[in-house]
Amino acid sequence: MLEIESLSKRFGGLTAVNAVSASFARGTINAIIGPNGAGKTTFFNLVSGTIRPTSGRVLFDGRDVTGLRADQAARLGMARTFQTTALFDTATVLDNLIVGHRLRTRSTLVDVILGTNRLRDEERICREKARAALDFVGLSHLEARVAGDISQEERKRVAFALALSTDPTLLLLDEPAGGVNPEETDGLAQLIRKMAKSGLTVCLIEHKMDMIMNLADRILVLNYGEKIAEGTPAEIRANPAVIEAYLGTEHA
Ligand SMILES: Nc1ncnc2c1ncn2[C@@H]1O[C@H](COP(=O)(O)OP(=O)(O)OP(=O)(O)O)[C@@H](O)[C@H]1O
Repeated sequence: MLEIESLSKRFGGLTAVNAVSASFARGTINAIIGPNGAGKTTFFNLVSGTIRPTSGRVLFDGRDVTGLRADQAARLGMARTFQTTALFDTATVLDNLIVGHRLRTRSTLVDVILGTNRLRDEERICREKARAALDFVGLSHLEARVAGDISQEERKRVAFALALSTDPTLLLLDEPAGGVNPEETDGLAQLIRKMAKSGLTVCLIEHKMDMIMNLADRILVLNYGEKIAEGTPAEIRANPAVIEAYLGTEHA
C-alpha cells in the first residue's frame, strides 16, 4: 500500500536519506531502525509530507503523493505521531483530540479560529470520532481530564488517538514507546498490534530493540542515510552488517 522509490534528501552537502526504496504491505507493522543520525526521522518526514525529497517518489495506494503537504497527506489517509506529543496542557483530553483533528485535516487555522458555520456543523461528527478514537486506545475514562495531568504513557495513547481520529489507513509512529517504562511499553505494543489487526498499516521508528523484535513484521535498517538491510526480525538479528552498524554483538 506504500511504495518508496529511491527516495533521497540532501541538506546542503549532507545526504540524510540516500536512494532508499521500500514497500510496506497493508495491515503489517514495519519498523525503521538505525543509529542516531541515520536518517530515520528525515525518511518519516519525506513520507508524511513534512519535507520534500530531493529525488524519488512516494506512492500511496498507487497514487503519487510525493511532496504533498502534511494536511493533504492526512486527508488521503496518512497519519503520524511525533517523538514528543504536543498537547494543550490546560485543555481536556477530549478537546485536545477535537482541535488536533482539525489542525490535521485543514490547511489553515482560520476556520478553527473564526468558528465558521461549516465547522460548527462538523462539531458533532468530530466529537464522535474523537470519542471512538479514545475508546480504541483505552482512554475513555480520561476524556474530561486536563491533558497536563496525564502520564507519559497516556500522552502516547492520546497521540495515537489523535492520529486515528483522521481515519487513516497508514500510521507513522515516531518513537511510540519513547520515555515509558517496560510494562507500559508492552501495553503500547499490544495497542499497536491491535491497530494493525484492524487493517492499519503501521510504520514506526523505535530504539527499543526488544519491543521491535517482538512486534515488527518487517524491519528496515538505515545507516548514514542508506538502507543496509530489510527483512524479518530473525533475518535482521542475524545480519552481519546490521550487527556491526547498530545492534552490536550482544544482541546477536
Ligand atoms: N533540517 C535539516 N537540516 C540539515 N541537516 C539535517 C536536517 N534534518 C536532519 N539533518 C541531518 O540529517 C541526518 C539524519 O538526521 P535524522 O534526524 O533523520 O536521523 P535519525 O536517524 O532520525 O536520528 P535520531 O535517531 O537521532 O532521531 C543527520 O546528520 C542530521 O543532522
